[in-house]
Amino acid sequence: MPATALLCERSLRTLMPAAGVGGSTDEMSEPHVDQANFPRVDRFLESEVVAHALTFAFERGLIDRLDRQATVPADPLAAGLRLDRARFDCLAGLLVGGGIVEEPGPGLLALTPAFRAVLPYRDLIAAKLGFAAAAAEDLRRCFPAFIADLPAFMAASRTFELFRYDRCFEVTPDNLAATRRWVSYTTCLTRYEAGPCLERIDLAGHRRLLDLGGNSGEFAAQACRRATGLSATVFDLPVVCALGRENLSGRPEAARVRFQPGDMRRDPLPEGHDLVTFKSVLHDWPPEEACALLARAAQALAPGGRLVVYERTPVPLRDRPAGYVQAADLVFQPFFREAGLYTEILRAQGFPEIAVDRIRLETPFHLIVARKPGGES
Ligand SMILES: C[S@@+](CC[C@H](N)C(=O)[O-])C[C@H]1O[C@@H](n2cnc3c(N)ncnc32)[C@H](O)[C@@H]1O
Repeated sequence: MPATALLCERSLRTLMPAAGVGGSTDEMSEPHVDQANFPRVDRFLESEVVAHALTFAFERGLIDRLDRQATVPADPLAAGLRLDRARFDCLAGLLVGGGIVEEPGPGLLALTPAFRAVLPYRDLIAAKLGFAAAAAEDLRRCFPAFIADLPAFMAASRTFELFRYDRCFEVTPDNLAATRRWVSYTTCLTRYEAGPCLERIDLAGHRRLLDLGGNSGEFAAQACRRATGLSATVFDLPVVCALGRENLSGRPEAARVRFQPGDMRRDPLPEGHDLVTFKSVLHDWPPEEACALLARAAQALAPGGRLVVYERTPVPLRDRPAGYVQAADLVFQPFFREAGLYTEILRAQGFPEIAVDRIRLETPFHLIVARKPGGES
C-alpha cells in the first residue's frame, strides 16, 4: 500500500468519529455550507510541525478532552497522555503557537475560540492533514522533478499514485479498497465546496442534473437537497459509482440520485438533462481531451439547458509564502487552469450566454455557467 494511502487512511480513520465513504457522520454529511460560512481551517495547518502536533493531539484524544471542558489543568492531561511535563509542554507550546490551544491561567489549557469554531468540521481538517502529509512528502522527495521534469515527478509521486482511475473499471474488493482511499478525500472536499457553487445556480429552474465525473454523488445529492423538484444522474467509473451508492445510502436525497457507470470519454452520455455539471473534473485531462469532454457534454445537454464548470484556478503563490497545507493544491498546480480555455470551447459550441465568476474559498475557484441555445428559457 502506498504511503499516501496509509497516511490518508490513518488520518481519516483515527481523526473522524465515524466512517462511511466520506468518513462522515449523519450530521457531517448534511452541512449546509455556503461561501459565507465556509469553514476556514487552513490557518491552523500552515506550519508542518504544528500540523503534526495537531494530528497527534487528535489521535491521542487530547482535542476531544479539551473540547469537553472549557478549561483543563495541564498536569492530568500530561498524565493521561503518559508524557512527562517537558514533553507535554513541547506539544502544548506547538498547539498554542498554532492558535489551536490557549493558556487562560498558569497550568491551564483550553481550546481557542477560533479552533473550537472549526472543530465541527474535523472531517475536513482530517482530510487536509492526511493529504497535505502525502503531498508535502512528495515535494520534499522530488522537488527538482516537480519544477524541471513534471512527468518524472508524477511517476515518483505518491499523491498521483493514489488516483488510479485504471482501477475503477472492474468492481473487485481490491479495487474498491484502493478507490475508497481517494474517494474519501474528494467526497470530503466536495461536502464543503459544493454549497458555494450551488448557491449561485438557479436550481429551481432545472429538473434533471447530469454530474459528469460526479464521484460519490455528494455534489448531486446536495443539489437535490437544495431543490426538491430536481433529480440527478451521476456519471462515473463503475467502482466509483459502487462507492457512491454506499455514500448516499440512508440520505433522503438518495432516491433522486441515480448512478450511471461508464467512461465519459467513450460511452454515450445520457440525454434529457437540462443541467450538466463538471466539478473538479476537467483539470484531470490535457487540453484536447478536456475540450472533447466539454463538447460531448454540450451535445448531451438539452436545448436551453445550462452547462456548469466549477474548478480550482491556479493557486496564487506570490502573495505570501505557501504553507504546509498548500502542498495539497501545489502538486496539482500545473493542471489548474484559468476559465479561458473552457469559455472558448463553449463559445465555439455556440453557447450565447457565458458567465464567469470567481469564488474565493481557501483556494480560489472559477465557476462558468453557460446557456445552450434553444429550448424555452
Ligand atoms: C478529481 S475527481 C472529482 C470528483 C468530483 N466531481 C468532486 O469534485 O468531488 C474526478 C472524477 O472523474 C472521474 N473519472 C475519471 N475518469 C473518468 C471517465 N473516463 N469516465 C467517467 N468518470 C471519470 C473519477 O472517477 C473522479 O470521480
